[in-house]
Amino acid sequence: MGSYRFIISGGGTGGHIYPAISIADELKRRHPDAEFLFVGAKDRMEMEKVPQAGYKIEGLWITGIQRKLTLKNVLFPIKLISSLIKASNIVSRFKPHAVVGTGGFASGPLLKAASGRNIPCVLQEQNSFAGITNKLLKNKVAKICVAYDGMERFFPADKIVKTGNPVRADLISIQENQSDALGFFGLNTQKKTLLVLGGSLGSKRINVLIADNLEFFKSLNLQLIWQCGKGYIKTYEGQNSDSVKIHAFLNDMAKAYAAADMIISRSGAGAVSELCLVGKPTIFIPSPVVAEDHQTKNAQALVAEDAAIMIKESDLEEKFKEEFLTVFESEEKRERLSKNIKALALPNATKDICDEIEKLLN
Ligand SMILES: CC(=O)N[C@H]1[C@@H](OP(=O)(O)OP(=O)(O)OC[C@H]2O[C@@H](n3ccc(=O)[nH]c3=O)[C@H](O)[C@@H]2O)O[C@H](CO)[C@@H](O)[C@@H]1O
Repeated sequence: MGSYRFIISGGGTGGHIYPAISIADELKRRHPDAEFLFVGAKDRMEMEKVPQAGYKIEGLWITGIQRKLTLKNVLFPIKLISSLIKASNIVSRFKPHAVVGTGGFASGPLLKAASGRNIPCVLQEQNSFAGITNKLLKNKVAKICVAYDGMERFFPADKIVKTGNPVRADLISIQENQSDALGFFGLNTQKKTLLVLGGSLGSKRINVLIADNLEFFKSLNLQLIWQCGKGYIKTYEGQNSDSVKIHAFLNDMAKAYAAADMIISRSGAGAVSELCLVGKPTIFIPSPVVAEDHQTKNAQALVAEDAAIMIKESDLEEKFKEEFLTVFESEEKRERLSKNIKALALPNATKDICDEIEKLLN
């Protein structure tokens, strides 16, 4: 049999990119001769992260539509037409056997072009609230792999398969030991370590919270790995010290998770899926500005199982220290949270998604 060709399209934020890379890695493991092409949006994170993972990527000139009348909006129809033409050329040239869309604007034109040529397409929706691009594509694709129950609200029921979200292979069973990981970050192996994650782009509010509480953490003899986001590194890099390690972006998440004793994180779908596998005591601070408040729903699903703590941004001022201490000071609580969050992990997601893709090849 000749080798397969796959196009994987998605991006904008890490939340759409990493699932795409995990799926490609598993397809490659199954079909070592297969060819892969990624299609993302020009100027977005995928243009850097996908080549780092060893795959080719082409960028479309596309952005989302804004609610206000802005220059970006005036350009939107032009960008859309240009992207549709480029997507169509890419599909004609590469002739994929199957196409996978993981959400984000670039996957819109690409999957539209592919489905128009009767190439089988699969969508992967990470969140409990479907993204706009995936909703627009729902009738054009063969299968939609989801991570939450109740997705019939958005998609045709007969196309839905509940698989969970892909997690990169090195995060499914982390091999790193804690002392080595602490050494990697230049931290003290005798101290407890707090890992702070602001989501792939970083979080302004979490950064302010951490900066305001550096003395508090110091008083607890805690050291920090603090991922602040590319846009915030200039503001915070001056705070780097022996016990506070600030990073714009963590390229080696396995080491970061291995180093941590406790974690504070946004509750993007990818972060949540990974943290279930990691199984450490976690405090979620959901972003309140995402569609339908879906990060709060992602976190609530875990809180309901006594598997994590959630503090809303609006409560941080009043409750942060107290809530933090209830976890930090109780070994029994930390153990319970770890055990319960681990029980929610779906480690076979990537395999199950690839099984669905393979069914369409035959
Ligand atoms: C602000 C925003 O729109 N957030 C959305 C975005 O989140 P965001 O892009 O933050 O994505 P997720 O939380 O889903 O995943 C983040 C991914 O980036 C990785 N990572 C993160 C930080 C770092 O330093 N290094 C690193 O590798 C994580 O390991 C994870 O794989 O997509 C998610 C999935 O559609 C949504 O649920 C979020 O609401």
